[in-house]
Amino acid sequence: MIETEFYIGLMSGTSLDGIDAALVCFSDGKASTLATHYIPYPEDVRREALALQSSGPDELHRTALLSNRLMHLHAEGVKALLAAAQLGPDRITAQGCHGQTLRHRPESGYTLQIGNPALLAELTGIAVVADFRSRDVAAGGQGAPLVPAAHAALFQSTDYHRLILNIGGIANITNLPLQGDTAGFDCGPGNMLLDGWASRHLGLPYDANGAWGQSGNVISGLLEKMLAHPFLDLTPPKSCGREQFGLPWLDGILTGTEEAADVQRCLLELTARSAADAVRRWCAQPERLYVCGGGARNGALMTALTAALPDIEIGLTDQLGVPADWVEAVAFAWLARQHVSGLPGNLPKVTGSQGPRVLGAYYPA
Ligand SMILES: Nc1ncnc2c1ncn2[C@@H]1O[C@H](COP(=O)(O)OP(=O)(O)OP(=O)(O)O)[C@@H](O)[C@H]1O
Ligand SMILES: CC(=O)N[C@H]1[C@@H]2OC[C@@H](O2)[C@@H](O)[C@@H]1O[C@H](C)C(=O)O
Repeated sequence: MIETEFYIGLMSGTSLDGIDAALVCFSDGKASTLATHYIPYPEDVRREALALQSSGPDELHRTALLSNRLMHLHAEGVKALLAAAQLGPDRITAQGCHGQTLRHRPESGYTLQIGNPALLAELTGIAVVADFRSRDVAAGGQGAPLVPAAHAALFQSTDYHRLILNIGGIANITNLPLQGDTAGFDCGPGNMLLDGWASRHLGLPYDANGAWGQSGNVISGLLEKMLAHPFLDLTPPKSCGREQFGLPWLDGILTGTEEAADVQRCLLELTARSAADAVRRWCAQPERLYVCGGGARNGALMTALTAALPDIEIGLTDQLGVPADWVEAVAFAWLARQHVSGLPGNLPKVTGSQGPRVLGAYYPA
């Protein structure tokens, strides 16, 4: 008999744009996405999540309040999925909730994704698996990236060597060679710096299609300084966040005389070239690269990436059956299923942990 199970994945990433929610059916080991829904963060939530990325007054109380607010937004997403798929909450085995990263400091022994899974279980009537990263960090790993294991389960090919490049706030690569182990690592900035600079100068959450950045000119000295960021030279396993690629780092390398559009152009090049350099250094010779994450919608960034990797065929994960915007949410449904099945969710070679671990904590319905 073919066993069919339904899981939900909820991802709120480092871009601080909102929550991606996906309802996934696992049947005979194969995943198919039944419904998707996006809940954008209201402006005050986004501002508070950004403010709490660094120390400030009364931050414990504010973090707890924000956690609860986030769970109400997540529950809206879950309700929309159930309505779209016409399923009751009792049909869903569990939901995997990533939570909002406020700090990522594996070198200090912790990574912090906030949320209140107990409240989410109450609001939705569905079991929650949350706090996926801490166990990997406790086992000596980076706690990130976690999606390479899901990419391997969803996208591994027996015909040709594939890479998956997720361009979220931070960019990460999964290497799926024909022979040998799946590899993966954070390769540098994704949209985080592009968004931060666009928000400061245009007052917009992002530079749509990269049009503003493309109107600027590359300042070669500045681009060189950007590409000299020490994180880019580290050998994997490695992971990064706003700590490495936030606006304070950018402000530290600017002279203050640059045109804002030229800086944005350099950030576009930095994002594309740092990913391309990582592919060349650490991924042998892949035949095809599939992009996912919000960066896939940035035409100027995709053009810069194509120019930086002329000998690799570049496409979107849509071609592999999962639309670029939903891969991470689907991955967290997969990770929840791994937990419920008592199976590891991490790849020790990717995160650097001492061994495979069952990830996350379970809150019953
Ligand atoms: N039309 C567009 N033009 C340019 N950029 C876009 C467009 N649409 C989305 N983006 C970018 O995608 C981002 C959202 O991407 P995504 O949802 O993958 O981020 P995330 O979930 O925070 O990722 P991660 O967890 O991997 O850091 C936006 O903040 C923006 O930078
Ligand atoms: C600490 C944290 O939230 N890291 C995110 C971030 O966004 C992309 C990259 O940096 C990756 O390491 C990770 O997210 C994805 C979902 C992951 O764990 O694979």
